[in-house]
Amino acid sequence: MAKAKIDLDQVRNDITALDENLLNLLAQRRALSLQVVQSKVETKKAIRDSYRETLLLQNLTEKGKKLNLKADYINQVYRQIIEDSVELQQDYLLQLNNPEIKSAEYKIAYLGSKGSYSHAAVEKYLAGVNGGLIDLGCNSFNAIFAAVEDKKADLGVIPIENTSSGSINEVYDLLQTTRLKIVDELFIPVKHNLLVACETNPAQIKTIYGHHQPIAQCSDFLAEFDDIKLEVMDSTSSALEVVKKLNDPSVAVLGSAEAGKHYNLQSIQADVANQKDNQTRFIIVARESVNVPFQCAAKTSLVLAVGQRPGALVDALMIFKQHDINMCKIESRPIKGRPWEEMFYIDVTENVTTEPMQSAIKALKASTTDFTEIGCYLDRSSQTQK
Ligand SMILES: O=C(O)C(=O)C[C@]1(C(=O)O)C=C[C@@H](O)C=C1
Repeated sequence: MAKAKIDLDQVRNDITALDENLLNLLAQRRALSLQVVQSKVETKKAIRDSYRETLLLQNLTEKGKKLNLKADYINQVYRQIIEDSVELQQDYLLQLNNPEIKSAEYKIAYLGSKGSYSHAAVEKYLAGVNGGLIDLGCNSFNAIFAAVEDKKADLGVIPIENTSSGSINEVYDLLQTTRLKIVDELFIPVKHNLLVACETNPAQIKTIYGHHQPIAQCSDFLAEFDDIKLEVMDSTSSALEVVKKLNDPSVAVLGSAEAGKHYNLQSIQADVANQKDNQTRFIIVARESVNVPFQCAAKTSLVLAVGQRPGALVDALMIFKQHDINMCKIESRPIKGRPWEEMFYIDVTENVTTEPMQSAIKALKASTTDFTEIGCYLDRSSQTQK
């Protein structure tokens, strides 16, 4: 074979060196973001500055074009970099406003164990607060709320809604009666794979294990099997554990590629969820609420009931319109012991401490039969990732 003119090993060494330079530059940019937030503490400026972002992106895409870099590519890369900068600044301010949130060890209650999607959410939360984990894996949502209420855990990490399977009713029902507060939210991209313990192929699979959420999120893929038995487990990690132990070529489990690595399971089919952009929103609950800095984008969650008077719900919702408050989510659930009455869960993109929000809360309390504010926390919806 003729010797290639270009030495591949040499080019790869050059790429490795260049990528390391890029890493150093990214770290330097983060250090500058920390200077920005320190200045914003003094000047009381908002973290997000859309005008500055537009100018930055315009300048970069124009300069990029001259270097033959596609505008789409530059936009995507820099959007990600700016979101990271916003997240870093928000977390800095949140810790400054809430000295009890520190780089400590947290006892965290969550569903399942290592390998579950909830565990991935726990790791993401801890990365933001620079904290360590005292692991309190639970086998039900009820047990997570109880662990935090009974002071066995500092925090609970709970999935609440998913882009394919929708709201998790059980969690909304627990929010109806809890004394806990929502103190944060986070978004986890969920990529389900069909995992197996030994040499096999999809045609041989007769039983698939999984938590009922992944089973719902992969219903289209599962419907393609002619005669399949679905085994519903308490959590993805317990499903993974059983399938590993069975070591049977006719058995598979729905889980992430990372979970597969953790349990030494092989993926025989990747990305099997109905929606390719499958994401789960998690809430973090604690006994005490947090103070969300006014410079950050915030969400407030409310639980209310309006009784059965005609137009009662419309009246309550009009209060948000009158106060120019944006509602980003509404969900209703039956009230236990009050047949045909509904409890409404409402998220608004407003800090609970603002004047319009306080005035709206006063009006809502006067026009509802039940009203609870269940938490004000950083709005992280712009930080969703694919
Ligand atoms: O320049 C600022 O004000 C910043 O906060 C920095 C930065 C960035 O990372 O470039 C981040 C968020 C703002 O929306 C605009 C720009």
